[in-house]
Amino acid sequence: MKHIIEIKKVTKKYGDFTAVDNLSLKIQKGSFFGLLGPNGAGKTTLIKMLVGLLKPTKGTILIENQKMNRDNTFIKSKIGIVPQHINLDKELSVRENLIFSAKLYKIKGNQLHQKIEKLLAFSDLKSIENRLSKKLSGGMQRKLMITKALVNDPDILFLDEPTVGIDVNHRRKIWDMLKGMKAMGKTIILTTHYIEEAEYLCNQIGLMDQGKIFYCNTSDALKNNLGKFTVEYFNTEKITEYKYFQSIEEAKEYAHSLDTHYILRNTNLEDVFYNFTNRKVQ
Ligand SMILES: Nc1ncnc2c1ncn2[C@@H]1O[C@H](COP(=O)(O)OP(=O)(O)OP(=O)(O)O)[C@@H](O)[C@H]1O
Repeated sequence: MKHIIEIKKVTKKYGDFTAVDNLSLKIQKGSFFGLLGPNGAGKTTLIKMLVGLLKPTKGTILIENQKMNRDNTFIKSKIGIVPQHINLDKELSVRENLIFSAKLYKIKGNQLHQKIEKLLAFSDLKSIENRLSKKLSGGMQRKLMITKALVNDPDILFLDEPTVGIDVNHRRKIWDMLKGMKAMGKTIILTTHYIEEAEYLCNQIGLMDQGKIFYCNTSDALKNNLGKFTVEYFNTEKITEYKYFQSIEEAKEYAHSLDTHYILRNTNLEDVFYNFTNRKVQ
């Protein structure tokens, strides 16, 4: 199967407001797909429809060639979800949270024991397995949420801003976990506001605004499309201007023509995002 997810002309309305607008997208098996967009772009709404928590107003979502809907327990058994908000049972320990989730998938006996040990080792949570989850740091809680989403050994993992508010050390540990999952052949769909997170992890990036995905490509292709080189300078109105160029020669020529201080550098994904969100979307 080439495409593990197919979104076909999906619209979601809240009353008269269109949060996701006739959106079509195909995601290949084994991809690490990053969904980027400003606040209110429709990312969470899209993820909620993909995992069957919200019903599209129009259109179809196929996961592993089956139509996704709230009652499709077969597909639900194939996916893992890490929501934006903490979904741990605060009064249970790390181990108990995992056991509770595994039991929901009817994993029992020796299989349950082996599964929990494997997950605790993978996520490096073994040393704190008996700590109540309410006593974990924010970073540890996020790690436990990701681990919890893996109890059913899902083919696809959906993560909605998994590292929000997490310090650099914990964020990098979470990135390692996610890279480990990608290496196992899992398909991962992630929303984030951290551009460097998407750049570091994702092999496909979708830029979303006003309920539509306007660009979808690799990070390199998106940067090349804008222009590989950026000249950044402070204009006479004291506003930073960014100009993008395909060749270093063009960029140098432009920079040398300026009578102000400038920086000439490689274009990064943040430039792509900034340019995307600051232009007027038609
Ligand atoms: N239950 C709801 N009822 C009405 N409007 C909603 C509802 N949920 C979301 N919206 C609106 O739909 C739009 C898209 O919201 P959504 O949460 O999907 O965006 P987002 O891209 O995930 O934003 P953020 O980056 O801030 O999390 C927003 O304008 C939001 O206010």
